[in-house]
Amino acid sequence: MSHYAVKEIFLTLQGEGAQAGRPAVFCRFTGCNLWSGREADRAQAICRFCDTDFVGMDGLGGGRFESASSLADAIETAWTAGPAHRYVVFTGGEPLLQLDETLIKEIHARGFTIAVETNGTIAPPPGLDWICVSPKAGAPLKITQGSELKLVFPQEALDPEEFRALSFQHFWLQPMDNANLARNTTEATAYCLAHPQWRLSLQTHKLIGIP
Ligand SMILES: C[S@@+](CC[C@H](N)C(=O)[O-])C[C@H]1O[C@@H](n2cnc3c(N)ncnc32)[C@H](O)[C@@H]1O
Ligand SMILES: Nc1nc2[nH]cc(C(=O)O)c2c(=O)[nH]1
Ligand code: SF4
Ligand SMILES: [Mg+2]
Repeated sequence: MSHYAVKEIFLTLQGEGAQAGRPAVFCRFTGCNLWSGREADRAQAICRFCDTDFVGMDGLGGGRFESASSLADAIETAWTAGPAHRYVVFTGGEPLLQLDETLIKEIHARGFTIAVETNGTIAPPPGLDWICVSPKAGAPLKITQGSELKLVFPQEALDPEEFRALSFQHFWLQPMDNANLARNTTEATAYCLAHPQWRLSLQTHKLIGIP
């Protein structure tokens, strides 16, 4: 990349999936290939339920980074503890629009384990340590193996059984956070009980009020 456009960089606990509770620096890139991020476009977007503001570079620690080493330095600075257990989660927006092997090497050189949250429509660069794929109805899935598959549930016209034979270590249903969150949680719970390959992923950071 000639540069990286970052919405925000912050230290928190991973809230979702198999790494929930783990301290992590989150690096949120701007931009997504499934929605412009503008509310006026949401109803026509491929992905319509997004809970995230990924437009612009105006968030905490955000900005335009002119090199992989400068972005890696900012991520290292956000990690306030020592050299052990360093963990970064690249998200967005869609991080695989920007995350490349040069940046991965710079981050590894600083002792981080690297995770990514992706919609699975773009092939990943080599070197990632943890890949969480969250498929979206109507978006062709390119990544069919990885660490965890985390399906936001329910999605109209998307049956979890479509994904059950893919090569992931963990299969999660994450209740869609919208006006129907309580009902979506009840439905996801019932689905897991009837199809025990699937486990329930709650957005625990929202439950405890951290970013
Ligand atoms: C904001 S997305 C960014 C990463 C990537 N674009 C993706 O979709 O995986 C981060 C995670 O939040 C999930 N997510 C987004 N909106 C949600 C919602 N309304 N309720 C529950 N999970 C949501 C996504 O499916 C994804 O697993
Ligand atoms: N705490 C926390 N955990 C998360 N896991 C995935 C997130 C995301 O937006 O990608 C997220 C997030 O925004 N905050
Ligand atoms: S693919 Fe991810 S970032 Fe893009 S709109 Fe959907 S949930 Fe949001
Ligand atoms: Mg989030």
